Amino acid sequence: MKEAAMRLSDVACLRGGRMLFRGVDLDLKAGGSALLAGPNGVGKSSLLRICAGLLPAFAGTVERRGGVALTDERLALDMERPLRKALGFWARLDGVDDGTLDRALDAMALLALADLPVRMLSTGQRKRAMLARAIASGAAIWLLDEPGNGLDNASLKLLGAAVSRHLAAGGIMLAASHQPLPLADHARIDLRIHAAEAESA
Ligand SMILES: Nc1ncnc2c1ncn2[C@@H]1O[C@H](COP(=O)(O)OP(=O)(O)OP(=O)(O)O)[C@@H](O)[C@H]1O
Repeated sequence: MKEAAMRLSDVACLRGGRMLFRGVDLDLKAGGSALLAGPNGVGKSSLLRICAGLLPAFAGTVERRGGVALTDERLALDMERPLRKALGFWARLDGVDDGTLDRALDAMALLALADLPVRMLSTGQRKRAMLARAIASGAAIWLLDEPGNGLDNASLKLLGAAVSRHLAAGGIMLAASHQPLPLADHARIDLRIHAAEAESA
């Protein structure tokens, strides 16, 4: 993970025929983190998807070194399976062992819930499950869309601790968040400054 890097140069985003933002630059090296801010619809999720390689940038370049884990509002877990088994599906794809998965569950205080079907988990517990999936993946670049949504104070602290460990290990994190996150020393991008057009609605 020591060589992780992500660099955005002059990135612009066009969605649904509307230019959302342009001129976004960001340079994150191993251990670097940044928060994306801005009002609803400004394009924070879109920028995260561009960073993940799921959406093409209209202009500019995105360079990444290291694997990517993206967490957003999509749970992408089998609702009928017990949590550990549902996460195990992704763990096998990511080539990580059971011990790594259990450490990720523990980091999000989910071990006691590991045998419950995913559908029985609360909103905050599901959010913690998504974060556990990112932790277990071993990906160097974490892209977190509203990672604090639905989390109580204790869970927010777990999130902060997990991100700190990830950065200390040479990872990178970019998060979109409406709420302050318990993270130190991060860069901040306010997408309003880069907004290309006023919202028509
Ligand atoms: N698949 C799509 N096709 C066309 N337009 C889209 C698509 N997905 C999102 N948009 C539009 O792109 C704009 C930015 O959406 P995005 O989800 O990136 O904003 P956001 O800043 O993350 O908002 P929020 O704070 O509400 O999560 C919105 O106007 C939205 O309607």
